[in-house]
Amino acid sequence: ALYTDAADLPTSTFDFVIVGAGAGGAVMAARLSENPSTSVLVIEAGPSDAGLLEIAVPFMAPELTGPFSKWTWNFTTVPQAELNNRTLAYARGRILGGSTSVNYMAHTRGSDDEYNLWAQLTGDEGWAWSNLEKFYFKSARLVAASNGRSSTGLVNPLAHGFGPVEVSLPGHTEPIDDRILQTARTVPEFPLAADLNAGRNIGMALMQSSVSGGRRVSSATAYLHPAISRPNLHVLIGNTVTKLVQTGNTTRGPEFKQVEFAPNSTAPCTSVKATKEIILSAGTISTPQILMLSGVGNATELSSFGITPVVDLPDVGRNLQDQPLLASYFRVISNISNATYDAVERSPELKTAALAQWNATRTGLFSGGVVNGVGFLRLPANSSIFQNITDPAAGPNTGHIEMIFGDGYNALVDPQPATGNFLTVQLSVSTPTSLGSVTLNNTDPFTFPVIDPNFLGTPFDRFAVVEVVKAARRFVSAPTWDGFIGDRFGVIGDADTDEEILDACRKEVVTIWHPTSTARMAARDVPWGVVDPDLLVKGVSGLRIVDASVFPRIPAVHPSAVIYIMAERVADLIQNVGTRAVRDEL
Ligand SMILES: Cc1cc2nc3c(=O)[nH]c(=O)nc-3n(C[C@H](O)[C@H](O)[C@H](O)COP(=O)(O)OP(=O)(O)OC[C@H]3O[C@@H](n4cnc5c(N)ncnc54)[C@H](O)[C@@H]3O)c2cc1C
Repeated sequence: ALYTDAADLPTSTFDFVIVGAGAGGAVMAARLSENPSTSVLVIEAGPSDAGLLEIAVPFMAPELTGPFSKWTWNFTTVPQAELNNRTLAYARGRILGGSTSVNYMAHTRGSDDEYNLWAQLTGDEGWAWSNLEKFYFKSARLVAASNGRSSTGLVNPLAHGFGPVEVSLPGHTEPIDDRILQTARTVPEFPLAADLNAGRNIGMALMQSSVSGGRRVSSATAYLHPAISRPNLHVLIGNTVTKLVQTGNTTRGPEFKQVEFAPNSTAPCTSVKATKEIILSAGTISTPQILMLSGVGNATELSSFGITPVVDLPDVGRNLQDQPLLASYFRVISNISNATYDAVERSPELKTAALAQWNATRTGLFSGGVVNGVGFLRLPANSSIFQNITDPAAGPNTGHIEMIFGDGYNALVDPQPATGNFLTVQLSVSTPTSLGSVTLNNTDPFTFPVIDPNFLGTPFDRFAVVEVVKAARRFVSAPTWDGFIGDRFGVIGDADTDEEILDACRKEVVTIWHPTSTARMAARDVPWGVVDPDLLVKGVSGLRIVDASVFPRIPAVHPSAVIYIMAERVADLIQNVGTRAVRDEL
């Protein structure tokens, strides 16, 4: 059942208490409560997503993360040294479904390489793709696009499973779709991918998105709502977890089985207990904040805030990784009416009409996201950067850079011009090597932490961001685009030399919204890392983390599908009492 007031909860003791109902938390809640004799409480700071039109309509995604959004934690970064000291908006979802309720719905599970590297880094073969594929199949399935578009030759049906996250090709056909595919069929540098979700994450494709029947599919719609009527699943919304409390000592270390939370900063805290585990799924920014407020983190730093350290884990809040994103624009000279959606973006009347069509039939422009095409590419092996730097990609089937195509002006930094039609190619470095951090501002759980993604902090990231700008220019200079694309536009468009392009990138880079790794997983027997390969917090009993913070390194894709796979595996481990720590305690 869904609760808004802790006083209405039937008990204060549950088998599992899950903090956060985002990508990781919703999977854990749904899977663990499949056993009717297991009681599960989820505590979510935000409201319910049920019935919210702007959450459900895919095309409205960019409107969900503005500075005054009701559905997000409106975090900001510290001034970014390599971005001319700009401070960036850094929102995360604060609603059932977490960031999957406000994200752009790209569904990319990444190359097999990513997971095989996890297995290598953690010494646990359970993370190798050969052992994970069944959990990918358990998490997601392919459904028809809402416009009935043929998927022949664009996806490999055998690479998809039968899980609750429904994934489809773009439900609205854009004039650029065929041009993207035709370029890929004719220019060897940009090959057409058989299916980016089939293990090799290189090449051009139409975007596979978590959209079904023209509606957003989130971890809330796929996992949480279908389970919420179970008598053993309790979901408390509108309550912020402030602290985890030590409840004892075990051979593994201090035991944390109590959670404190409050509806706001002035209300008194309530406590609940977990008999089996607390599962922290508050996301890459909030998970380390909660750990540190609970005495788990760098002991010296915690002491400087007057927090008594319980476990010294210096990696808490370290190793923050994220992918830089920027928009490169090209003028569209086509005289096809509706060649782009710029007119709709400018016109309240056209938007109302598109929304009315969506309401009536779940079709049209609003039934798809703002981008239709995507490509992941490798930097050439003989790139000068590799003379000094080891290739950061997880393996040969992993792209270094990404291009995402929007059939109109996607305003990331500079607003949409008053007139004109545009193609936006959003560009990203998929394998960034910059490391940032999340640290405490103070000991108030309602104060946002200090967030430093350190964008473009390394020579590799600065090299790759320039290369992806040039790759996009080569892509749209293929003959396929003749008569459609005019000149380059905007801050990136004005730059010619590599130096000018890098300078322009410093002005234009924002986040792609993929922070990871602030509580990274590592092998059991090494002194670094925050969780072990079963995602149990090192040196602590009763506490597991299941969210993007545990990734040993950022996957070179959009991460929500990766979190679903990871959470499915860990839920299976728990259900089958397969984890070493639980076995040890039995
Ligand atoms: C604007 C945007 C666009 C994105 N686009 C894509 C995309 O196209 N494709 C893709 O794969 N990924 C995308 N992502 C990233 C993806 O959505 C996230 O990586 C993923 O949702 C992270 O899952 P998580 O479980 O780590 O955390 P989240 O999904 O963020 O969930 C964390 C939950 O914990 C709750 N919480 C936090 N602190 C507390 C507390 N103290 N007490 C109680 N509850 C708390 C939050 O409110 C939230 O509901 C995007 C993200 C954003 C923000």
